[in-house]
Amino acid sequence: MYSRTMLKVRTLSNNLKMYGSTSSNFVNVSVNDKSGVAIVTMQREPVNSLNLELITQLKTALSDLERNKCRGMILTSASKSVFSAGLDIMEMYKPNQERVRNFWLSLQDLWMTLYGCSYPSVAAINGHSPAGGCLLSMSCEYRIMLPNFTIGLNETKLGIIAPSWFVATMKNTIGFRKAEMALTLGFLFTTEEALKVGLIDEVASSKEDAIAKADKFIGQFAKIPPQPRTISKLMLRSKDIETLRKTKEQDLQAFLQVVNDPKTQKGLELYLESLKQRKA
Ligand SMILES: CCCC/C=C\CC(=O)SCCNC(=O)CCNC(=O)[C@H](O)C(C)(C)COP(=O)(O)OP(=O)(O)OC[C@H]1O[C@@H](n2cnc3c(N)ncnc32)[C@H](O)[C@@H]1OP(=O)(O)O
Repeated sequence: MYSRTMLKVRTLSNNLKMYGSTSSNFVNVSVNDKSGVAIVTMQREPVNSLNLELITQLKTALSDLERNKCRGMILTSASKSVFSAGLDIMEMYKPNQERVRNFWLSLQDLWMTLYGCSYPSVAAINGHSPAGGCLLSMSCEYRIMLPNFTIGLNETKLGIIAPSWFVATMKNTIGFRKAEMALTLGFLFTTEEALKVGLIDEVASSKEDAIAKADKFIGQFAKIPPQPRTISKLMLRSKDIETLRKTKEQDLQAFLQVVNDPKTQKGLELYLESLKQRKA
């Protein structure tokens, strides 16, 4: 339906001209002219790890969609096996202090934008989705995942602690008890387990099927007046957004303290090595 041959697909307005094919182009946005639904595709090879640039481009794309009053947004990945590998560990390993500060502030902004967007949002999770990838998925209103992948907040397994707003997002998605178990274990759910626990809403057989299911979910809102919809959504979500907005600086300082701790640095080094050794 979104294919360039079957339907006119246009990039979203002048605001989104930056998503042309440049080498720093990590996000592609295409809009279905008929439905007004946008597909936002992360395309930072190989694993869509969230570095400063990808985070910033995602935030800009989502804000532009808000300004352009899009009817719905589907977040997905250009990769065949990874939705997003979470935060780019290289941003946190031996970091440049100014960049790592911007990195964290941008991540906070992205989460507040996605979690609080007025349009219906769906994650079409077409690959593994650990840590920050799981956060992005959970921040959408609906999640559709392909089989044989994993999703979860695995931070404790890396020896780090998921920030309070990651925790709140998970608690709001699967409830206190299941979130407590998942977070303390750093558990990565398979697609089937994620469905059982309510971390995802549907399983799709392919990316095309996921997009079709996402369109169907968003289509339900065609008959619902947008303002009451958005107000209802924000009544549920704004408390956690406001909490972060008010404590942004504190949250940043806590992050910087952890990242600059030599023990964290050693842990990240070992984790990076283990990722590389998996290939050998
Ligand atoms: C106080 C701090 C709070 C922090 C809060 C959140 C933390 C995070 O989000 S930390 C990131 C946590 N992410 C993970 O644990 C996922 C790690 N990655 C994987 O498990 C696998 O890569 C994955 C299953 C996603 C995909 O597997 P493959 O398709 O087999 O790919 P490879 O493992 O071969 O990876 C390719 C290439 O990418 C590098 N890589 C992977 N993930 C990351 C990452 N998150 N950051 C940076 N780089 C990453 C991996 O090392 C490979 O690199 P090369 O060997 O140089 O090709």
